[in-house]
This record gives sequence, C-alpha cells and structure tokens, in this order.
Amino acid sequence: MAGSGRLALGTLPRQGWVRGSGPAVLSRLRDAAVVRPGFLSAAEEETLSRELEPQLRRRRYEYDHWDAAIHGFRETEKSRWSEASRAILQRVQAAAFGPGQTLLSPVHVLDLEPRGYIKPHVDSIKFCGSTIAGLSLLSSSVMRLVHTQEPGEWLELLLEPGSLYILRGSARYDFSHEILRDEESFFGERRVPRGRRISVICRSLPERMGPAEPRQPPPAC
Ligand SMILES: O=C(O)CCC(=O)C(=O)O
Ligand SMILES: [Fe+2]
Ligand SMILES: [Mn+2]
Repeated sequence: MAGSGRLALGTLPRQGWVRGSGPAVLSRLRDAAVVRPGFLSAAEEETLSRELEPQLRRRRYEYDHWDAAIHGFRETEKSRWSEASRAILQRVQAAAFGPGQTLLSPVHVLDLEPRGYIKPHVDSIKFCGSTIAGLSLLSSSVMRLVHTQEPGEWLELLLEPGSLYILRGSARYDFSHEILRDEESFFGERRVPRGRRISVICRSLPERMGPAEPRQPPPAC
C-alpha cells in the first residue's frame, strides 16, 4: 500500500471494518454483518494455518467451472482438529452462534489463491442455517454484500488476517456475498491487494433440521 499505511476513510459511511451504501443499511445490518478484527492472536493464526497446510497442499486449485461461484480455490471439509484448534473453534461458536444453534459439521476450509475470487451468491438455505461465521488467514480481502432485490444497497467488509466475520439473518438471506478479485479489491479508496487467503467457515444447520433428523449436509454450501 502506498502512502502512510493508514486506512483511507473514503466518503461513504463506515464503521471500522464495514462500509456501506448509506447510513440506513449500515445501521440496519449493524448486528447482522459483523467484523471482529484481531479475533485470532498471531499464535492462533499460526496454529490454524500449520494444521491446514498439509491437508490443503494435497489438493489442486480448481478453475473455470462455468457456473461455479468460486474460482481459483481448493477446499476441504475438516472434522478432526487438534485440541488447540478446537479451542479456537469454540471461541468462534461462542462469539457467533446462539445456544440454540447447532453447527454444521465438518467445518468448511477454503483456500483461495491470489487470483481466486468468489462470485456473488447466497449460501443454500436448504443446507445452511441463519448464521455463517468465517475466520480469515494469510492475507486481506474484501467481502461485498449486495441486496438481492435492491442492488443499490450494499456493504463491504474488510477481512484482515486474524479477523472473524459473522453474517446472520438479513445479511445472510437478503444479501449476496462475494470476495472481490484482485483487480477490484478496494475498501473505499484503499487498495487491498489479494494474496493467498484461507478461510475457516462455520455454519449453523437449518433450524428445522435438528440433530434428531438424519443429517446429510452437502460437502459445501
Ligand atoms: O471464504 C469465505 O469466507 C466465504 C466462502 C463462501 O462464501 C462459501 O463457501 O459459500
Ligand atoms: Fe458463501
Ligand atoms: Mn460454499
């Protein structure tokens, strides 16, 4: 980043790591689209990436499925974690999910290469419940949310390494989310160069699908 290294504020309303098309949408989604910078300590980031790296390295990056939402990625569904990582995931659960919410298991791990990006989509309501919470590792990116009915309503989330984002309720159902490709990766006037990014994503189960029912979650949402 050129210049002083400080965040350029831009002209649109913003609250810390979230900016939006206007004050109304920002305040309406205040509790529905949340970024917690520095949720992970440097040691916790290291713990997760060291644990994930060997598993990810076995896979190849995927490209160019014409209808796919994600390009330049590899992913895995991980159900067995070290004790240190389980403690981190429990912190995510406590921070993002309510006591009545059951989490989709296993946890989704997505590795986007520097050229990789995620097109706008809404996670399947069939398989994922009302809350999505993601940890970002390795490099910063910008997640954009756009209202599916009112494209003039949008939010952008700055996801730095070690941050946690939470999408719930309206932010999860009424807005698409995407991760901007390198050429478009700006947070206001601040350029956010894309490097490799790993995300660790926890989701709640659809509310009607309690633990008593047969669970057959898809490999990913
Ligand atoms: O990488 C992320 O944080 C989000 C991934 C995503 O949107 C998805 O897998 O549905
Ligand atoms: Fe998604
Ligand atoms: Mn997905």
